[in-house]
Amino acid sequence: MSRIVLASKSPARTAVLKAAGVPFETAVAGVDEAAVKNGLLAEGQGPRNVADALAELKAVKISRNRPGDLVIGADQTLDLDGALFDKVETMAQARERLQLLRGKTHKLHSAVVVARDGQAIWREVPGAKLTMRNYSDAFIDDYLAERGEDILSSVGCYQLENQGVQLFSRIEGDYFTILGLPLMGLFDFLRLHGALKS
Ligand SMILES: Nc1nc2c(ncn2[C@H]2C[C@H](O)[C@@H](COP(=O)(O)OP(=O)(O)OP(=O)(O)O)O2)c(=O)[nH]1
Repeated sequence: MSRIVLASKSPARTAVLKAAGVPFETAVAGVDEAAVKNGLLAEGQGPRNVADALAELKAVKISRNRPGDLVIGADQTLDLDGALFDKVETMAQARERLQLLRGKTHKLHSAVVVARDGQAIWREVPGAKLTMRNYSDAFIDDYLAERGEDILSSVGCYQLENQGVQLFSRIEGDYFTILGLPLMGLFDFLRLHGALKS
């Protein structure tokens, strides 16, 4: 059975794959994502294609050193009216991000790519549309105080799997797409290649 490698430092992706009972190892690709992202944006690429390219980059890079293994790379971009928003670095910025997204609909593009021996052999880039309530500043402050710095690991400064779900008035899309690792198509592919039991 081919070995599965997750090319990610994301706590959410690791947790999702582990909870799904998938046997895997993790490896961090150490790609300069900011440089690649800025280059792609300068070429006029949109948030979806940026996520796709970064996911492939991470998967292909790790796969070169893991002969025969199926390496999963993933990347998620937040798209508000076509503009790409990156993760924030401070809690103050997280507060501003949640204020910016308030009352609006944004998209998450979650790319997942599988590579083997330096080649991308499968990919999927599903999206999700998330509409946020007109929640109060007090709600934001309570949520951020409750979640702490963990929230900075999420591109939208929210975590759907906890009280973050209270931020939304409507969610269109797959739960795992929102968490950053779409599973259904990925698992079909892994089963096809004998890496998961059928
Ligand atoms: N726990 C949680 N995390 C979320 C949620 N929505 C998005 N995320 C996380 C998943 C990813 O870790 C992060 C998206 O950022 P990236 O795609 O750049 O991944 P990241 O840099 O974290 O890790 P990687 O590039 O895979 O090494 O946002 C959510 O609802 N809950």
